Amino acid sequence: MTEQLPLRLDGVSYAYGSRRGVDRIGLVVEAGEVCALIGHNGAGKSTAIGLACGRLRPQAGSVRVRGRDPARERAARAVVGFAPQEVALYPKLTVRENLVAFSAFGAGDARPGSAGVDDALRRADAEAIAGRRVESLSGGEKRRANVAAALLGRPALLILDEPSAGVDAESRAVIHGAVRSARADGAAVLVSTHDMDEAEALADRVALMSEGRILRMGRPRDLLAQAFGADAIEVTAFVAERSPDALRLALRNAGLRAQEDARRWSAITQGRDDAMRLEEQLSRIEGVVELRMRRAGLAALLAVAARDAGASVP
Ligand SMILES: Nc1ncnc2c1ncn2[C@@H]1O[C@H](COP(=O)(O)OP(=O)(O)OP(=O)(O)O)[C@@H](O)[C@H]1O
Repeated sequence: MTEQLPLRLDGVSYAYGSRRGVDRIGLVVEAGEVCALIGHNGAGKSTAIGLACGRLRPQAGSVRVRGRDPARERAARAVVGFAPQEVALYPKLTVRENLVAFSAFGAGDARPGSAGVDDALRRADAEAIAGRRVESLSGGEKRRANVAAALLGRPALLILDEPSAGVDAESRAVIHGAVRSARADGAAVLVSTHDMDEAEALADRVALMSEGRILRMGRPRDLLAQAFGADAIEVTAFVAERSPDALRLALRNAGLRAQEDARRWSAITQGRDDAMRLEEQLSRIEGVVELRMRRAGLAALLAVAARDAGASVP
């Protein structure tokens, strides 16, 4: 059965000269599931995606799409629908003309003709923009057209690199709908995102990446429960731009750690009572401009996992 797996990566490494892209990663995506690669900028998500769809050739390890090497075998690439991070469409052609051209090139399972094109347009809710030139579209519309191209021929393996980066809520919902319907049809979906809310909303499994490695992999709910317990709440304090040392010390003493640009500090608490107590304590610290409480999610997990692995957390 292994041979029929839509996607399997074993011990795959890829470096750009001396710079690590991915380092000995292993990953399986099964039919009817969405797997999300998550991680900060530079974690290796796009490199993993490039390897999975055969754009990059592994320098070690193996990549198999239904048992075949997508970097060498056209038959493997033919079952892959791929939407790269940058919009890859002809700007002077309409959306429909782009899709017709791609299906003539044999995109997806090579189902040329208008039925396949109409189906892809419908799934990406792009019918209304089908007659417009790509160069005239908004960013969100271009993304939808990009995703429509990947959906051509209903590929068995759909690979989307940051599909909804920078798009409005409506286009994002459409793209998520297209991913879910591909999954319902039995496609395997690999999607990369640095948006943890997107990953939680969409993914059956996530692979959490940092510095070219997969640090954790599993169902979001399981990973979160393992790391933090079932009722964990993240308390976040936002502080003024130039925070005095006394403020930093007070936050550290309260058990918070700096996140991102050091204006955001957060701690994981075990349940609502602990969270409320911490919030009360923080509200008395001068210089804290805003406080937030939310269920501890993948963003918190990524920070913890990267820190445990000794990676530099931004
Ligand atoms: N063409 C390239 N040449 C040199 N280094 C590269 C190239 N592409 C990626 N890298 C490096 O490889 C590492 C992984 O990059 P990659 O683009 O795979 O990460 P990512 O998780 O997709 O990041 P982002 O979210 O910013 O797209 C980074 O250190 C990056 O600088």
